[in-house]
Amino acid sequence: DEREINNVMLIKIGGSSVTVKDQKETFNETVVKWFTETIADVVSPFYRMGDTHDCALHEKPAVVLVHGAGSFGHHTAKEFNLKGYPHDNSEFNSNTMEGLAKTRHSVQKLNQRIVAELLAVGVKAVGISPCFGGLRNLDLFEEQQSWLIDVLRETLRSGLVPVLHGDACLYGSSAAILSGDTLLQMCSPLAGQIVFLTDVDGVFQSDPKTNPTAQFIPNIAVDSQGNLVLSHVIQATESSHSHDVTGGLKTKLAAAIAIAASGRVVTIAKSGSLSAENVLRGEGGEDVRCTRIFRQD
Ligand SMILES: Nc1ncnc2c1ncn2[C@@H]1O[C@H](COP(=O)(O)OP(=O)(O)OP(=O)(O)O)[C@@H](O)[C@H]1O
Ligand SMILES: C=C(C)CCOP(=O)(O)O
Repeated sequence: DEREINNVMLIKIGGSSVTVKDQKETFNETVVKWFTETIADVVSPFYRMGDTHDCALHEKPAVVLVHGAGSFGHHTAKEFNLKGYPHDNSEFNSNTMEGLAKTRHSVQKLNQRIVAELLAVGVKAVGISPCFGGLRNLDLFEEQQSWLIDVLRETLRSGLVPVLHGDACLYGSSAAILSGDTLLQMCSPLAGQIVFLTDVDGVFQSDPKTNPTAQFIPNIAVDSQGNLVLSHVIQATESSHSHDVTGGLKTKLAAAIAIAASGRVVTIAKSGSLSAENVLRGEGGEDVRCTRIFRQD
């Protein structure tokens, strides 16, 4: 296909960054602005309003964006006892689908806002909810991965930036929460570069919020099976945020390692930082503070 898009950067911004996590449905205005302006700066002009060039003429990448839920979604998911995929197929009761509908409504408010801000800075963004927008049921995860990727490819070929989010999904005859981190893993075959933006600099030996002297880990090498090449001691707690139903750094690290094992380099950096801007611009260098997870055969 002559419209094939080759240079794709897949970026997830955490709900801990774009929202105030312990205040229900509260945006972090500063980070939302930083994120959308940075994306406008790094993305290929093919995705900006008014550009008529072919994407292939630009050196800058196409981007696929994913955001977490933060205080939009997790509070409601917890209220209705929806659990994170794939650990637990939540117990079905008469309120489960009400929980799915209300959690979806909450996270879509955040999605709407991020899309609105991207449009305001000239990026042709479209919101896509993964469940029912490619994925039918998490039980069919493997087969449906290619459908979702097809939807994203078609969006990119058309000059549109897809903005997906962690979501409340059907799971068998019940419902579960698909983390944005797991969703990123699902979309990763599309991309050459994968970036997680979160509220800490990267991976530490233990949670830097509870242990301020925790040592930073800039490089994590994995083999093709996803085993760590060096035996780093990493204590990744489930989540430092009490409302989070999908597991904090643990889920993110598992997704990052699985992606790296497939041969792609994954970077974790802090939202709002100069280091994150350099990572998104593809500018490396010694002074960039981030964690890179990569395969070493
Ligand atoms: N070993 C560790 N290294 C770094 N952070 C850790 C570690 N263990 C736990 N954490 C916690 O993980 C958090 C990041 O995970 P979290 O899931 O909250 O972020 P997010 O992906 O940005 O947000 P969301 O899940 O809402 O989308 C950090 O705020 C940090 O407190
Ligand atoms: C709670 C919902 C709707 C999605 C969770 O996604 P995450 O914040 O990336 O873990």
